[in-house]
Amino acid sequence: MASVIPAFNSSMRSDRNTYVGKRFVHVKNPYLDSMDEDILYHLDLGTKTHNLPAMFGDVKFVCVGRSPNRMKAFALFMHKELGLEEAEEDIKDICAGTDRYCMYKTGPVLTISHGMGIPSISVMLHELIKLLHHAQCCDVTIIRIGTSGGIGIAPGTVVITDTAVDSFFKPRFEQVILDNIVTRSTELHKELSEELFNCSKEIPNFRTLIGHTMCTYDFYEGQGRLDGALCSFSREKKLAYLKRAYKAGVRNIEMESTVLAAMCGLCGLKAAVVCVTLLDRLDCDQINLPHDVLLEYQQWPQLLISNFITRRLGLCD
Ligand SMILES: O=P(O)(O)O[C@H]1O[C@H](CO)[C@@H](O)[C@H]1O
Ligand SMILES: O=c1cc[nH]c(=O)[nH]1
Repeated sequence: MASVIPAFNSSMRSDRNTYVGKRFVHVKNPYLDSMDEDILYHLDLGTKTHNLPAMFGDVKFVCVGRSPNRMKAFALFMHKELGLEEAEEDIKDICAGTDRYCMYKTGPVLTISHGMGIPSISVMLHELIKLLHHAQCCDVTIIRIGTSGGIGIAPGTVVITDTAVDSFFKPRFEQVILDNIVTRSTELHKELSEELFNCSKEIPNFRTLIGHTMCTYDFYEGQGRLDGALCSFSREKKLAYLKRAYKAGVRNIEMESTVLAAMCGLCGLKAAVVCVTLLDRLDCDQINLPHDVLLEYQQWPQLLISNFITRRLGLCD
């Protein structure tokens, strides 16, 4: 039977926030140092084939999201907002040699797609964190921009996550390692979420709030939907569950935040999750927004993050 390693032990806690001066991205793997070469297979990069410090050493912001198209659009948008001189056509997918993920770099902003769900984002995060470590990056902020299902809030609202929680509304991510379940904390960076919230106030008509985000392993049964291929619970049970989630502070549901919070917290990256809601799950399960509204909603998190980054870089009035 799998043993459960207790959550939040003191060494874990001290790993998360102690640093003096520059905060380097660190890996927690004693084997890495002894490797002659590290091949970041899913990113099509490596320590022998690429000069990672030269390519990525100046990265300060990493923006991640599910879709390659959305992330390319975001990178081009950032390029414009940062007023970079390089021609748009020269912004190329750094991971073009693999079709797993896409990656663009515009000044100090690295933009990467992560696919859908915990397994997909976690593979990307392992290699991204190693990449930032090999490149000797410091003081890096990572932000996931995405979509979600809201609970008890109007569609189109942007939720800035304070804590990512699992399906039991607990701030934890359970990783199966060998035949153990290792539980990791999923607190996100409080000051960062507040800074993002303050930034949002500068954007006209921006509906936003700070709340817990529930991260599930599935879009249908895992999020209590009645419209999947399988459904073994009643409408009443579904609503009771979502109302309990609301009472526990959950304002939206998506599928990547817990592992992002857990891994980044352990490796010295300040992390945030900013997702727009596409529907209110107390009202419905199907996403029936017209395409143009869907596109408009998806732009809200991007707008907030570009505002945040340009402010941080002192490019705003
Ligand atoms: O819009 P994205 O970023 O993909 O986020 C949400 O949407 C997907 C499900 O449709 C999941 O990846 C979930 O996390
Ligand atoms: O309901 C939703 C909408 C977007 N993404 C999710 O994971 N759930």
